[in-house]
Amino acid sequence: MSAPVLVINSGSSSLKYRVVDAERAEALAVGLIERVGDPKGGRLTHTVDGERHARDVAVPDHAAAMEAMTDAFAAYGPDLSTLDLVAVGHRVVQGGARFGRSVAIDDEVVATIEELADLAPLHNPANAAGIRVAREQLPDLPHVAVFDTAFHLSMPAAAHTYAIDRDVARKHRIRRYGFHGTSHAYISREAARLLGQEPEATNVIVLHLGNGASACAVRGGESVETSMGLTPLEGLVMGTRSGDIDPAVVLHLERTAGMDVADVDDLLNKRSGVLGLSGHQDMRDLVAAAEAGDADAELALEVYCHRLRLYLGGYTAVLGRVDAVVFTAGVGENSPQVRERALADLEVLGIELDQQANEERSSAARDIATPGSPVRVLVVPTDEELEIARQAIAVVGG
Ligand SMILES: Nc1ncnc2c1ncn2[C@@H]1O[C@H](COP(=O)(O)OP(=O)(O)O)[C@@H](O)[C@H]1O
Ligand SMILES: CC(=O)OP(=O)(O)O
Ligand SMILES: [Mg+2]
Repeated sequence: MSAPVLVINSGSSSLKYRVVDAERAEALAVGLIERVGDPKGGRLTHTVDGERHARDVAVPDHAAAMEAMTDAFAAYGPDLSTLDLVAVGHRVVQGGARFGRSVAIDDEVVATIEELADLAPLHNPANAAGIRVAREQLPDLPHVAVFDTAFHLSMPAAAHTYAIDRDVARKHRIRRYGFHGTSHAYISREAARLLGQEPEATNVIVLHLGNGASACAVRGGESVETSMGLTPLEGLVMGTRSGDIDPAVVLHLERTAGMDVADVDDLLNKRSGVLGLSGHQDMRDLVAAAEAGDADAELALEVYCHRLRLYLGGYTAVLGRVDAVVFTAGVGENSPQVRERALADLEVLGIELDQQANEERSSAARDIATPGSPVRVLVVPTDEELEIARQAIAVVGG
């Protein structure tokens, strides 16, 4: 049986889309529209049947981007009208404490997603805009919202509570929400499968290392701790985001450096992380520069991996028993150098990396620990779109 779902990930400056056959775990078409909102115009790429089509497109807003997507399907296929789509699945980054699971979208859900925008100003407005336009353009299909935050609502209060005045926190809904939950949920299940264990009996630490990066401690299939917080800025060092810093840095910059809120926001979200430290955002460039002797790149890589080790130690303490450390997303899946530096000399935690297995290039899910390592080390490719498609089907009862 085939059950195609159109999956939409509407970001602040991009629209990613994919038609996924959830039954066959297969992508029928993959598209990306970049530079949405740029007056100079954007760029569309659309891949179908192994062939990649690219063209410049005028995309002043998300409505135009959705139209460009519809045009691309008409021009390059597959024909959406003959696909018998069963649903449209939308990635929504911030679901707050309200959405603990994926939901069918109605006007009230859209309004709530918009209300939550102050808790994810970089993400939710774009997610909501994408949903509004998609519902107008595809009114006959059920639309489903799949939230990055939902998987983490299982975190105990000790993990999701910040130690600030409780009334202020309550009034302003300040707590750890956590993100990348779709990936952490999918990966922790896949990891259990690879280990030959039931998810309910499996404890893993998932390291989702993409451009945005987060760690998650999963006990028996539930998130019990994660590194992103109120927003996707906290935690690990990322491509352009600082991750953890002393919150007083913000006050210091505003008091003494003449920076206002927008300046600090821009600094910490867009000009920090490995980019801010070295000038390189992409891990491939950073590793190449470090290996060529660039001292700034070397330090950036060390800071990045040091932070990973801190989280591995902390999450081992949280979980007590760890069955596996799982690397995923662009960096986690593809960078043996990061995996090696992050796991060096961690025998004390029961983690022993097999150097040769670590260096082998493969796109398959695999175990790269030594045969005797008490904690397994896994590399598992993430597939947020497939998981969104599955969730959408579960919600519409397909
Ligand atoms: N072969 C590779 N080696 C090292 N890093 C890689 C490789 N391929 C991709 N990456 C890293 O993965 C990152 C993107 O990861 P991805 O999961 O696609 O991120 P996002 O979804 O957040 O945009 C890139 O910034 C790049 O640093
Ligand atoms: C929530 C988040 O950080 O998402 P991304 O990794 O797609 O930037
Ligand atoms: Mg991502």
